[in-house]
Amino acid sequence: MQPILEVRNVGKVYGSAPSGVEALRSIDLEVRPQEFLSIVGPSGCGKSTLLKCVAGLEAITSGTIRVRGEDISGPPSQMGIVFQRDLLLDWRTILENVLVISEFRGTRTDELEAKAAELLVRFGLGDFQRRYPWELSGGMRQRAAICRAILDNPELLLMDEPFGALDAMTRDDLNLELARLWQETRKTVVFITHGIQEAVFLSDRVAMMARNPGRIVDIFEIDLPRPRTLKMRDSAEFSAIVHRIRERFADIGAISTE
Ligand SMILES: Nc1ncnc2c1ncn2[C@@H]1O[C@H](COP(=O)(O)OP(=O)(O)OP(=O)(O)O)[C@@H](O)[C@H]1O
Repeated sequence: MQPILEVRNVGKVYGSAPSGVEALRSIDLEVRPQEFLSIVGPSGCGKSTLLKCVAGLEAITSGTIRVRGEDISGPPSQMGIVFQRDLLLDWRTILENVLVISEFRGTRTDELEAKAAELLVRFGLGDFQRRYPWELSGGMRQRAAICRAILDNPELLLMDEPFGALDAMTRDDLNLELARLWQETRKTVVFITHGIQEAVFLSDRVAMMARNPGRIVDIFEIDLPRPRTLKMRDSAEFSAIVHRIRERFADIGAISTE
């Protein structure tokens, strides 16, 4: 099966010698259709840079990035993106925020508006469509940002630490909702996180990065059954995978296991 995303020998240097920062070196990664792939790594290892390069928001210095076999040049329309900050516009209602990208793209229709309203209901925001972002909690805002990203039914959903700023309970809720969404839609997702548990819970594979320079050092297959439940996190299988990834981070000196 052709990968939906192919990253080949990608390097990224910010600035130029002698003060340039080598953010990525020789990154090779394939993401299969309908796969949920997470990228974990310590702060500064280039996770966000890699995602921005894939999204066409940063130019790469070397290598190639292809989506469905085609080189990317600028933000492709078949991708949805969710960032850590929800980036909702304070002067638009939640429904209007969800529709904003389709408005920019000129694809807004009554049908799409009905779909946006449905999505908001599905994400527990049915009663908040006409409210403004500042009237919602952080978790609700991030749900709205996810609705905005998936409204146009993108083939590839890129998520850069979307739940990083949320409290632990809200984060659990959103992990579960995202796992359910994936189960229903089988969208291809590339998900960036600092959280090993979160990555294991959500993913089919977890790519592990190290820094200086930013590179992929390992990829773990997560063969836990689906659908995933929060209770699974207490199982011996789940703990064993988390432990393996932690040990590997300790091997490369990224964390201490003391
Ligand atoms: N616009 C930029 N200009 C110069 N250097 C940058 C820029 N953006 C990132 N960097 C550098 O590139 C490296 C990788 O940064 P990046 O933000 O991609 O890492 P990260 O793994 O996403 O970090 P975090 O988990 O803390 O968000 C770091 O050394 C960072 O300082």
